[in-house]
Amino acid sequence: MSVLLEIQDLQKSFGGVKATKHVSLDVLEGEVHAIIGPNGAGKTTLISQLCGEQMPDAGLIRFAGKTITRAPFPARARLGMARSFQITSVFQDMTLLENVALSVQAHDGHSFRFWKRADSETALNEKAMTFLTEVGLADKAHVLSREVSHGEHRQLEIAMALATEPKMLLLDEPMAGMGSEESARMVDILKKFKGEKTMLLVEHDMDAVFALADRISVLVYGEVIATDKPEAIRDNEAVKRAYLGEEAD
Ligand SMILES: Nc1ncnc2c1ncn2[C@@H]1O[C@H](COP(=O)(O)OP(=O)(O)OP(=O)(O)O)[C@@H](O)[C@H]1O
Repeated sequence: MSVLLEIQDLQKSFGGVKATKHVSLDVLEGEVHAIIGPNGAGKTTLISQLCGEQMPDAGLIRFAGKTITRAPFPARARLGMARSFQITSVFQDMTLLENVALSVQAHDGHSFRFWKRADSETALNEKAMTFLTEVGLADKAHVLSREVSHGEHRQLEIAMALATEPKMLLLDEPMAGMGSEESARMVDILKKFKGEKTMLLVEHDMDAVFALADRISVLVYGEVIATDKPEAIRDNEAVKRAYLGEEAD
């Protein structure tokens, strides 16, 4: 498998706090790569640098063959990076279908330009519907976004990210705030894209991480202490000590 995202010796400090210390890791095309680590380990800071919200002090980020270390998010999106969850991007007074249709249009609006207006709307809605169906929300297509549950809202955000047909989905705590039933549903949805879509998953819910990940990187105090397959991470002594220690005891 080829490398889709390459992070080399990334560094970011806030005053005296080294939130990202010499982080290097690769995300391979087609894999689900999870990043785990205790509170304050530097997961959010790392994701922010991958999205271009924060600029690294040093190091290199390459995505889809291009150096994007200091590129703004739109440039990264054009190369095929999609981030969930930017909750602000959901219009609450629009239906789920309308929201996904907007993402489809933002991504490939030009391909609808040659159609007559009514036909192009039908084609747009049909395409949007396929993404809603993939995340199990077809029956809620005409419900307003503000009327669906928290879990369904997150499913909608996955559909909106998929509608941009990304090379990589950056999933920033997809299970946050979910009950066990909602989490299980989200795991099932994401499982469907395993092997098809490259995913970088930052998540606290270990059941979800171990159910989904092909490889896991463990971040502790701004450093990757291990990258390996889930079973090897579970057995890794340094990981047990540094992170899973309490659970392993
Ligand atoms: N803007 C900031 N200014 C100062 N310190 C910061 C800032 N952002 C993060 N930090 C510090 O950097 C370190 C890493 O924080 P970060 O939020 O990236 O960790 P995290 O792994 O995402 O934590 P959590 O799991 O709690 O979300 C922490 O010590 C945090 O206090």
